[in-house]
Order: sequence, then structure tokens, then C-alpha cells
Amino acid sequence: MKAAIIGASGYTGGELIRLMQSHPHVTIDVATSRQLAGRPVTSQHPHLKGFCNLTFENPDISALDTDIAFLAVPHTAAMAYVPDLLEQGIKIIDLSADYRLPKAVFEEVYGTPHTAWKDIPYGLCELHRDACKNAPFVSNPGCFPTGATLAAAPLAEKAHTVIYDSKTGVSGAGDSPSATTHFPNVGDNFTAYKLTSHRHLAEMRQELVHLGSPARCYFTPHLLPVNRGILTTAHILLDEPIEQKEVEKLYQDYYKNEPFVRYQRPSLNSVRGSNFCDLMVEASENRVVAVSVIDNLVKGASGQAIQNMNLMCGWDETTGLMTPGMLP
Ligand SMILES: NC(=O)C1=CN([C@@H]2O[C@H](COP(=O)(O)OP(=O)(O)OC[C@H]3O[C@@H](n4cnc5c(N)ncnc54)[C@H](OP(=O)(O)O)[C@@H]3O)[C@@H](O)[C@H]2O)C=CC1
Ligand SMILES: CC(=O)N[C@@H](CCC(=O)OP(=O)(O)O)C(=O)O
Repeated sequence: MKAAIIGASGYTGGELIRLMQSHPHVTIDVATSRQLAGRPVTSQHPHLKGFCNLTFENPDISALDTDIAFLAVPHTAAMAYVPDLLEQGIKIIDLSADYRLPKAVFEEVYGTPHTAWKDIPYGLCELHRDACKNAPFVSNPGCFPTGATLAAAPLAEKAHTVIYDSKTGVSGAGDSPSATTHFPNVGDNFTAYKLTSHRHLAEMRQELVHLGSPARCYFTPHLLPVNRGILTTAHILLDEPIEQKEVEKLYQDYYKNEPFVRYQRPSLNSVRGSNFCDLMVEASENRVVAVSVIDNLVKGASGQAIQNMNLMCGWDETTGLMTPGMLP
């Protein structure tokens, strides 16, 4: 199959091209960038030299010759392309936030009208696998909600409160320089931001409801001076105490058939560059602390997008994705 990456000059676009080198059934033949049109993809992504001979282009999206389109563009930009892509019968995986929430919730959280809303599967593969299988259009989850939801899912039904405390690498902010990503502000530093109001909270709450959880849910993100990775500490508060052995078994059973979830001590090093989510739990009285790690650009974005593509196309879910992380 042929794939187009809309927004190929960005971090997730570049990561889609890198990961797709290992995919046996897909060739990328369109890589878009409005600003870099006419320049080689390797001028922006030098690590792809020798692997990608494409030139960035700015094509007419209503006349794309491709089978699958990945929308790796900022939120609110993706919705502008969806009607044309659907019209042409092209499968779509949207990495932006445009289709992750019901219309009214999206409009409230993102403060803008949705001009092309559709109810499509939320592509957190471990929880929505059946809905994604053979779907023509899937919404890829946010990076924080991916790691956080996987950390809480096995206990969601038993929890009355879930507090997610996440630390992210800087690539989560995308390729455009800003004061937030400016080296002296990030390096040798550590900050919390959007303490109570991050836009991913709505997705996290939505997934707890999907899991049948009555829990209240809170979230605070922090910015780590690393490029990739998200570590989430989920404090899961229960009505009754739970034993360590019981909670460990619950997590191991819940994820025993999941190819990309591993029960082991979480460390950013172990998942960097890979599609794995590593997690572990510890119980104390009425509280369980679950810690998860993912690479925000892989399981948190482009890797999960390929996992979704595999489900949508009827291929083995792990196709092209079974590579380990990079330690150290
Ligand atoms: N970075 C991360 O860890 C994660 C990101 N995401 C989401 O994935 C999407 C992409 O993120 P990321 O790669 O980090 O972003 P970047 O800012 O690094 O890249 C954005 C890309 O989109 C293109 N673009 C921007 N505006 C438009 C537009 N209106 N129409 C077409 N192309 C456009 C840019 O190129 P040009 O302007 O030249 O066209 C560029 O190629 C975002 O929605 C982001 O929120 C999701 C999970 C994790
Ligand atoms: C460091 C940083 O700024 N991170 C981003 C997460 C970006 C992201 O990937 O959000 P989506 O998945 O919704 O696109 C943030 O906090 O908004």
C-alpha cells in the first residue's frame, strides 16, 4: 500500500517515516510540508539519509494518489483535510486531537468550532482494538492519555479517584522553537505546567468512563530535560485496601496477551525509540501506585498510529513495530 504523511517535516511525521522503514506492506510516497516544499526530506531529517529519497511537497489534498493518509499536523488543522480524504476513499489515521472527543467536549476544551466532526474509533489499541479493526478512519490518542490510561486501566472499575502525575520529554511540544523548548529554559531544569487544566484531562476522563470507572480524575504534567519519553505516576485510590500480590496478578493478567505492554520496572531508557509501554504497580493500604513509561513519539504517537494502521488493514498488529528500546 501507499501512504502519505501530511505534516512530514515535524517530529511525528519524521518518526512515521523512520518506523515505516521496517514495515513490509507500506511505502511512503508523499511527504508534505508547506514551508519546505521542494527540499529533500533528509534536509529536515538527516537521520533518514539512505532510507528516504522523497522530496517534501505541498500537494492538492483533494487529488492525492494514495491508500492511507497520516495526519501529523497540529490540532484544528487536521479537520480541514478529512472530508477530502474520505471523499477519495483514503484510509485516515489522525495523530492530532481533532477526533478524540465528542464534538461539544472538543469545542469546549480546544475553544474552537469543529467544522468536520465524525464519530470514529479512539485508537488506544489495547482498549479499542475491535473498533479499530478494519475501520476506515481512526483517531490516534494523545501521548499523556496513552501512558496514563494504560497505567490505571486494570484497576479503573475499583477506583474512586485517579491522580495522574506525568513527566514528559520536550519533543512532545513539536518541532517549532518556543520559550518552553528554549535550551536554557529546559536544560538542567524541571517545571510543572497547566497544573489543573491540561487539555488531555478530558481524554483521560473519557477513557476511565469507557472502562466503567466511577473515578474522579486529575492530571498534572511536568517538563523533563530529556528529548523523548513520558513517565506517569498514577495514584489510584480505592475504597478497600488491596494486597500487593493481588494487584500485581491483576495487572499481569490484564496485559498478558498485549504485545506492547510489559510488566517491569519502568525506565525511559527501556522504551525509547520503541512502541512498548512498561509498567509496574505497588499497593499500600487503599492506594495503588502504578507507574508507566512510553516514548511519546512512538507508543504516544507514530508507533501507535502504525499499530492502528495494522488493525485497520487486517495485518498482524505488531507488523513493523517489534523493535526494542535503546538503553541507555
Ligand atoms: N510530539 C508528540 O510527542 C506528539 C504529537 N502529537 C500530535 O501530532 C501532531 C503533530 O505533532 P508534531 O509532529 O509534534 O508537530 P510539529 O510541529 O513537529 O510538526 C507539524 C507538521 O505539520 C505541518 N503543518 C502545520 N500546520 C499545517 C497545516 N495547517 N496544514 C498542513 N500541514 C501543517 C508542519 O509543516 P509545514 O508547516 O511546513 O506544513 C509540520 O510538518 C500534532 O497534532 C500533535 O499534537 C500527538 C502525540 C504526541
Ligand atoms: C511538552 C509538551 O508541550 N507536550 C504537549 C503534549 C503534546 C501532545 O503530544 O499532545 P497531543 O497528543 O494532544 O497532540 C503538551 O503538553 O501539550
